[in-house]
Amino acid sequence: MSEKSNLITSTQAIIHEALDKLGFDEGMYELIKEPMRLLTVRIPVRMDDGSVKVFTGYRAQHNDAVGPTKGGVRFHPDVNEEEVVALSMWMTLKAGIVDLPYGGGKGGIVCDPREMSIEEVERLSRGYVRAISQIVGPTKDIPAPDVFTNSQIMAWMMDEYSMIDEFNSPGFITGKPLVLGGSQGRDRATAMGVVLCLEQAMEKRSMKMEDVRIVIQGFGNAGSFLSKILSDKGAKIVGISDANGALHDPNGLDIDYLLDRRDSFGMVTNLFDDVLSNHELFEIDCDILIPAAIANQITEENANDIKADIICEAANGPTTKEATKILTDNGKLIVPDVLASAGGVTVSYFEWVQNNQGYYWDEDEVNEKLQLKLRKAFDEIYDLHDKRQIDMRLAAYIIGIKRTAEAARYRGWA
Ligand SMILES: NC(=O)C1=CN([C@@H]2O[C@H](COP(=O)(O)OP(=O)(O)OC[C@H]3O[C@@H](n4cnc5c(N)ncnc54)[C@H](O)[C@@H]3O)[C@@H](O)[C@H]2O)C=CC1
Ligand SMILES: O=C(O)CCC(=O)C(=O)O
Repeated sequence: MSEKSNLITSTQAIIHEALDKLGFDEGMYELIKEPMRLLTVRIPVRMDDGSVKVFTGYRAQHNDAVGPTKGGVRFHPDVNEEEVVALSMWMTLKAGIVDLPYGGGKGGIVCDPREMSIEEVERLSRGYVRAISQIVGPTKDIPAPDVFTNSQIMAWMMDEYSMIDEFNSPGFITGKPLVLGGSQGRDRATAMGVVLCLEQAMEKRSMKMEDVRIVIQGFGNAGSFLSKILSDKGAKIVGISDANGALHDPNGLDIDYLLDRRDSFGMVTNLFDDVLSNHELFEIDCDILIPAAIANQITEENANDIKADIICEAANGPTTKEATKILTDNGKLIVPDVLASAGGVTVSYFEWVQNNQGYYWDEDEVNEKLQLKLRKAFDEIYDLHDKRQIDMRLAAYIIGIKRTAEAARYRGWA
């Protein structure tokens, strides 16, 4: 079995267990174990040198029993069908956990935008929207940013969809620039959600922000805002990384200095000589570890090397099922991805609501609503984990899948 398809089988196993504990039968599992719709597209793009390159893209719609599907679009060389499918399932769980009227969706294109010009990325973004336009839309499936996509790409995609739809459709996509109907606070929402969950987890472990040493993998949207917010709150960020490698300073890194120098792909380590590997990053002595990059980073090979007491997952799928067991057995508190990283989709939902009503909120209102949702979700999941003596991930899956299963049962689908 490949490492990638492992993402699906592990997710299915936990969903199965969660449905079982909720009292649903095999028929419900049969319905939920795979996406209801999966589209593969081939996107021809005219490159700057005049040649045409054909890119492969995907859009998976896991389940729309509760409402339209929702989830980001990833531009990365490692994108593949299995990963997009797993990511769409996790989006269903996130929406259930923070109580949003959505099912899960996710998309991706196999490409490396770091090696493309801005014009090529724009043509690719527009081509992707044309290719998936029949199955997406403000009441069907609403995309958003993810790895190596940003508000500019959302703007091009919104513009392309609006041309196809023949009217301005801000509610087609979220994570847009503010002038095009983006929401205040969406840029930092994923990081804010992680911080809200982390603060609650730290309370459970009697930790204080000014005493903790934190390691963060990834210095992109999630990782950079996280480093800034947490260092401003008094934590010492002793390690960060990007796709090239990692930086370590036991006395705390100068986050403002690094933020000034990072590029739009979250790369900064290439400016330094003394660089560790991403593997070594996980061995750094610290109190809190925040994976905020890609999947399958904490495995049975390195789980025992982790010193941190709390692992708060900003990335999607950073820890394998086997590693979750090792960490839990070692007494670590894992705040699972489907909870910790749900701040982004929560503010995306707020953006969509604002687009639908044509009335916009200030940042305090957005943050207040985000805080209410995340704090409630953390408490519910932690209490279930505590009461039933199950790990935090299973507790999160039980709460996350319940809504979709109930909606599917009412609809008579299972
Ligand atoms: N942007 C969002 O709103 C949300 C993002 N997430 C998740 O957070 C994680 C990070 O996403 P973003 O910060 O948005 O992406 P980004 O593209 O802004 O940053 C990605 C970071 O990961 C690093 N990276 C890329 N490939 C890597 C590799 N092979 N090894 C180590 N580092 C690598 C990049 O250098 C960069 O620092 C992803 O797992 C994403 O799915 C989750 C919820 C919402
Ligand atoms: O903002 C959104 O709608 C989706 C964010 C996303 O893709 C994720 O949470 O993984």
